[in-house]
Amino acid sequence: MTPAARHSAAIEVLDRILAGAPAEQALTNWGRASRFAGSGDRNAVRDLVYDALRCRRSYAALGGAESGRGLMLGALRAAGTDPATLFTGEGHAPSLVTQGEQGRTPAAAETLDLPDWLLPQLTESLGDDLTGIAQALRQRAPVFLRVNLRRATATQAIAALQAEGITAQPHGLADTALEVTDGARKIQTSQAYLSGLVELQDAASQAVVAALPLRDGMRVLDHCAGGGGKTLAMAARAKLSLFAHDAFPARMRDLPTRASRAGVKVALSDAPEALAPFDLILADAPCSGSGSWRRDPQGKWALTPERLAQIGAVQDEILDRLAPLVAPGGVLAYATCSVLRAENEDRIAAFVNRTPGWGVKTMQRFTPLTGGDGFFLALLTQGQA
Ligand SMILES: C[S@@+](CC[C@H](N)C(=O)[O-])C[C@H]1O[C@@H](n2cnc3c(N)ncnc32)[C@H](O)[C@@H]1O
Repeated sequence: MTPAARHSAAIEVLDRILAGAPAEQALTNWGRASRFAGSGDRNAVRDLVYDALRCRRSYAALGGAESGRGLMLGALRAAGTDPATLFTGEGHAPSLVTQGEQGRTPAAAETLDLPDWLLPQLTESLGDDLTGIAQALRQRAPVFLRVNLRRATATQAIAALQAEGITAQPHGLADTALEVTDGARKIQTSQAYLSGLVELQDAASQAVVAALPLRDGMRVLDHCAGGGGKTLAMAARAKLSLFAHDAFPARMRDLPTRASRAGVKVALSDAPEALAPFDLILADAPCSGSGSWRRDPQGKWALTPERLAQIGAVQDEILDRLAPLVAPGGVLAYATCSVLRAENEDRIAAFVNRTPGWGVKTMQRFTPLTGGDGFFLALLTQGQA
């Protein structure tokens, strides 16, 4: 496909997304209907689509419309490329740019590419870092790997990856974190990945797990395990009796396979109450995902005040359910990949206020300014208040 034809394809996919389709589904459907597109074309269309979703407001202003075509025009103008070079109307290229598509310079608030309603909350949560974090959320996320310390050291993993044409270097957020600087698309077919030497995992996610007080012999529950990214990271750091739960168990479908690839044991549980008490419970709670909107830019535009309030209520319920399951002297670790106080410090303050005997041991924030996604971690214990 020519660059112009790739832009036509991105316009088609973006129009479906703007009409309500999930981004991944729209891309998959386009791929199925476009057998002529090779893997390079698919990757290029995906990048165009995700870049446009991250910068939807500013590109819509620059492109003159919040449509697939407007976003692609805006993307080209933002990159300093005259759209007329690709919008030629020839072959599979988009049709010629019209007078009504000249666009305008985005207003200051639009250049942040955040929803207006959320700006006061984000300003309150992030202070002077707001602009830097907003700009980071407009960029593609770096690709990070976690070295499985059970299988290799960071140096060994870097050498194994290099032998397969993947260049990676240590990242300061965690002792297990590698940032991939070249060959990222080869990771999932590499032997290093398939043999469990490395896993794909954001660096701040790894830092969250590194901050948990895990010791050999502990009985540990990962209560919101999802695909099990943090479950496996915990298993690699200590010899644990490890249990994984999720309100939507289908999300843990791949966890047994991933665990066996990593050489660790995890028991899936429908009813964690029956297995209590635990020395440590991790609640990597459902959240707005505001710290990882560069990976899921659709989430940035889908969030509403009502949805944020509902998420807060679920976060409260999870903390209340888990506190009685922690053994005396144990730790309840609450994490989100959000940068909003409403999902982090405010939830913890409310929990401590309504739950006698519980207090905060530590609270930590990670923002995209240190390279990884935005994360929050609070370690809660009894007898700290
Ligand atoms: C942030 S994701 C977890 C990501 C995962 N820990 C990882 O590192 O890959 C939150 C998870 O919480 C689950 N969840 C939502 N509501 C829940 C609830 N009330 N109790 C337990 N899990 C819940 C979701 O299904 C989702 O998989």
